[in-house]
Amino acid sequence: TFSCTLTVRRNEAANWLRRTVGVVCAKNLAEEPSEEEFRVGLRNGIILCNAVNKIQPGTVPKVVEVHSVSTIPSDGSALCAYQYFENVRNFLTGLQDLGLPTFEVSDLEKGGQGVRVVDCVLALKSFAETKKLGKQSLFKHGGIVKPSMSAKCSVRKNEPFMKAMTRSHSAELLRDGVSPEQTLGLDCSLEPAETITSDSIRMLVQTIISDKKPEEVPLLVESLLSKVIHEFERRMANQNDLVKYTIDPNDSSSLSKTESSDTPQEMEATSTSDHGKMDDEDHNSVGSTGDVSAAGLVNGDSVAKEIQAMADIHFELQKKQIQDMKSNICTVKSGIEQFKLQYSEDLAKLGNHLRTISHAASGYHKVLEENRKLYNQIQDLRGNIRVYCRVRPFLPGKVSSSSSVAGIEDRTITLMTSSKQGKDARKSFTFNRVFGPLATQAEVFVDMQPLVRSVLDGYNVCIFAYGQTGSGKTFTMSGPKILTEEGLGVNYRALNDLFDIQAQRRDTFCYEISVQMMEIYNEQVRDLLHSGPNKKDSK
Ligand SMILES: Nc1ncnc2c1ncn2[C@@H]1O[C@H](COP(=O)(O)OP(=O)(O)OP(=O)(O)O)[C@@H](O)[C@H]1O
Repeated sequence: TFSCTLTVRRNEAANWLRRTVGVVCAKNLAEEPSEEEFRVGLRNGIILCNAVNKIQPGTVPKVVEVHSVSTIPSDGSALCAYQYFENVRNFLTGLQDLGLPTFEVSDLEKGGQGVRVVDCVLALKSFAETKKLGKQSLFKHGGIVKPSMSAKCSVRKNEPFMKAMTRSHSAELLRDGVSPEQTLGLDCSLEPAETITSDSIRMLVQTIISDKKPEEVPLLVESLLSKVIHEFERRMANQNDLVKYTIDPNDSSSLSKTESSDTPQEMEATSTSDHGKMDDEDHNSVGSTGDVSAAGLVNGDSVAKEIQAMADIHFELQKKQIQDMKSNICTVKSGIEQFKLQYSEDLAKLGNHLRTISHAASGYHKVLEENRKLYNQIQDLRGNIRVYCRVRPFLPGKVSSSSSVAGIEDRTITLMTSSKQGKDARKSFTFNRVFGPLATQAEVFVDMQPLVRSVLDGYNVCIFAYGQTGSGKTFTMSGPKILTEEGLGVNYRALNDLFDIQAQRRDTFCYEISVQMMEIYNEQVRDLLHSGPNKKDSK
């Protein structure tokens, strides 16, 4: 809505300029120009100067014209830019003389406030229309009147216009040689430019009342004032709407805030009371009444313009921040998208790896199972019950010639009985294996080792030693009294193997190992790991 309003106002300004200066002069200004076209079209000041001269001949004494179209570059800048600057400057000075709002020369440059130029042209248009209507029309121009009034010109809320007017420096001005007419500008008349404004307004008022009878003047002034106030209120309301929209079109809190401070009703109340008081007060100073009303109008517009300018800046800042945030969000979004893409790719790769590994693992388990079966099959084939024979060497001090062992082969041992003769004197026995006196602990264990692995494959295995006292059972199963690495018996070696295999298969299997040590002696079962005083079991 805001930009739409701006466009409508710009088009209105452009059309009026085109009508005023003629199609030939306004050839560089389109009927419905964009902001850029409007700026470029007016940049050399020719259209503006010619327009103001049409309204008020002689306002700009000398306009620098361009005769050759080809000398105008597309961006509106010319070779003699300083001359154009001169045009614009003269135009602005002329406007000041007429008491109309002006703009900065830089507003016609790129990035300038084009809206101020539009306001200025529309004010000139209103001025022209007022002038054209002359005495039949009341003061209508100045919708956006000179905005450069100083803060000291402001009329306090609820303070009657007349009072504000009489709060003047008239005494000082008279003392300084200023005429009483000049003092009618009052507070606002201290600066030269503002004096000019007051003069032009005064002129306008005087033009209106010049042919009126004295008794008609109060009525006319009243009517004039009521029109001015009405116009003032309307414009303030417009400005409020504009500001409200500019600050934040969606922010209801800011809307209500603005409404609460400057509602039309409040303004009406203020102006009505002012009006009433003015009626009660002096009517004889027609010129001053017009001036004060105009001053109030100028002042109100000035404040509204300042608010609008601040709102514009605020709005631009917010717009920039939002744009920055938008671009940041875009960056973060694309980053997240990229991350998601990367993540899904990695996940897919991981899935493939996992499938391969699980496939390999299932294959491994199959192979392992097969291997286990075959292995235990071999153990079965070798015999579920295996009997080994170990011959203890002679103990130190014993005579070796008294040995009853006649011969030892791999699986056979031959014994000789000295009390018997002939064939009965020698007897041979066959075992799974026969170990001679020189067999080491390690050699004895090698034959038993495969059975230990069968235990971990779920088979029950029992290894025990049998023989008469002193034959070497303890030596074979546990080792000598003074234990060394080489002397470790079957028990130690079997347990070591169990723990080694358990460690090898740690990633695949979890084993729980527990040990019991029992002794059966003289029909008595004893728990050898029991640490209590009574090691004997009644069983
Ligand atoms: N193969 C061997 N080599 C060397 N010394 C051995 C061997 N076998 C047994 N001995 C020794 O023979 C002795 C008797 O052995 P051991 O105590 O093992 O017999 P045992 O069968 O356990 O007797 P018991 O039934 O009375 O307990 C021990 O001093 C032991 O060191």
